[in-house]
Amino acid sequence: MSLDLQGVAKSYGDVAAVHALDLHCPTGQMLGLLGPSGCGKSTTLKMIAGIEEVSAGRILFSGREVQALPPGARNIAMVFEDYALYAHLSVFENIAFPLRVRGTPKPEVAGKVGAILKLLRLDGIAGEKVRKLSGGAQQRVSIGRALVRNPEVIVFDEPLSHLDADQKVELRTEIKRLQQLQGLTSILVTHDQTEAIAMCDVIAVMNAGELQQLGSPQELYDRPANTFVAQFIGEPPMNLLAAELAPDGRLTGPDWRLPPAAARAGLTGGPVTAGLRPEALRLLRDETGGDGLAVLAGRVAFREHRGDTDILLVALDAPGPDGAELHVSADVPGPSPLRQGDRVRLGFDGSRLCLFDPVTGRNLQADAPLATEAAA
Ligand SMILES: Nc1ncnc2c1ncn2[C@@H]1O[C@H](COP(=O)(O)OP(=O)(O)OP(=O)(O)O)[C@@H](O)[C@H]1O
Repeated sequence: MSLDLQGVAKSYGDVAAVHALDLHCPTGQMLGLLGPSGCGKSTTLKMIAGIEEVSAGRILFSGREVQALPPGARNIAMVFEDYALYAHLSVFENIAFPLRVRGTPKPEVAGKVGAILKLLRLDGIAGEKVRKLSGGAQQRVSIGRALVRNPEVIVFDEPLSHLDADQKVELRTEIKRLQQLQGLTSILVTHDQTEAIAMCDVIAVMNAGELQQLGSPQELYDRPANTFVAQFIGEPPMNLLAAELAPDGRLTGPDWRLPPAAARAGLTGGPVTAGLRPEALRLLRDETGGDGLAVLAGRVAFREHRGDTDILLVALDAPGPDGAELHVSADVPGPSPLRQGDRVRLGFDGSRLCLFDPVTGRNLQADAPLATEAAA
């Protein structure tokens, strides 16, 4: 079943929690609602589930309007961050619960719950009381309880929030496996960009009740619609540098320059914000800097080991427009011998550069090909 939101809005008195929101999730895909606390994710989710009424707009399940229907008539199942299980009941009884409430005949309950237990690999612990289980196992039970109703849409509301790091990774793989295996149209609500990128086919990034961008994880990473998305997706976030764009595509920063490029020609010249992913910066070992590379010089302020790479936080020699010290993050092959205070030179070319309007933050090259397409 496909899901569409058309101009969906919600106000609580004077508070506009969600502004005219347009979303599309194709059948069998997982849509992520991603954004910081208070951006309107939960409100959007509640309107889709029918727990909150919309103030305006339409919600469509496979083209059928549902915004006026009560939750029970929408056939949506929800998985909550706190599992919401009956602790004194067994795994079997928790999963069977929605069927029992509907008065489903016993043999049918046994068959359906049995299949779900097998699917979730819970058949070995069907008789255990859920309070004795780990957080990850409890969340699998609540997923089972959601699936047993054969819902048209399944909603995961911060499902991994209360889990340890290793259980998080395990369950996120498990949810993705089930979602693909069952072809479930799903919505994942999360504030964690790593989670959304790992699990979702399409992500809606929200801020202050407004949709910032709807796209695949790759699109959001390579071609962020604005500086908010650029800095929300990716860790460390994209570096943003003030620069001046000439009409021929030449780009100039405080102490760096890039030659004209076709990709930048045609844009209106003037002040811009240049966005650079940390892995697009290369450590230069000698005095090179020709061959079309721009060079940022500075000192290592902090180094973080990440196994096969090091993240360097570099304080640049050239100050920012207001005279304040500027920092960039660089993701370089590790382990590097560099220490705090060491001088470094970082080079970059224009191939992975994003350009943003310095006032509105909007991407000036929204139609540019993805980095992966350009490389192909
Ligand atoms: N029942 C309510 N009454 C008044 N304001 C509300 C209500 N529910 C949410 N809001 C407001 O609407 C905005 C969006 O809240 P919402 O809970 O949807 O954000 P969120 O992205 O889910 O945040 P979180 O991750 O913290 O739950 C916030 O400003 C919030 O204070």
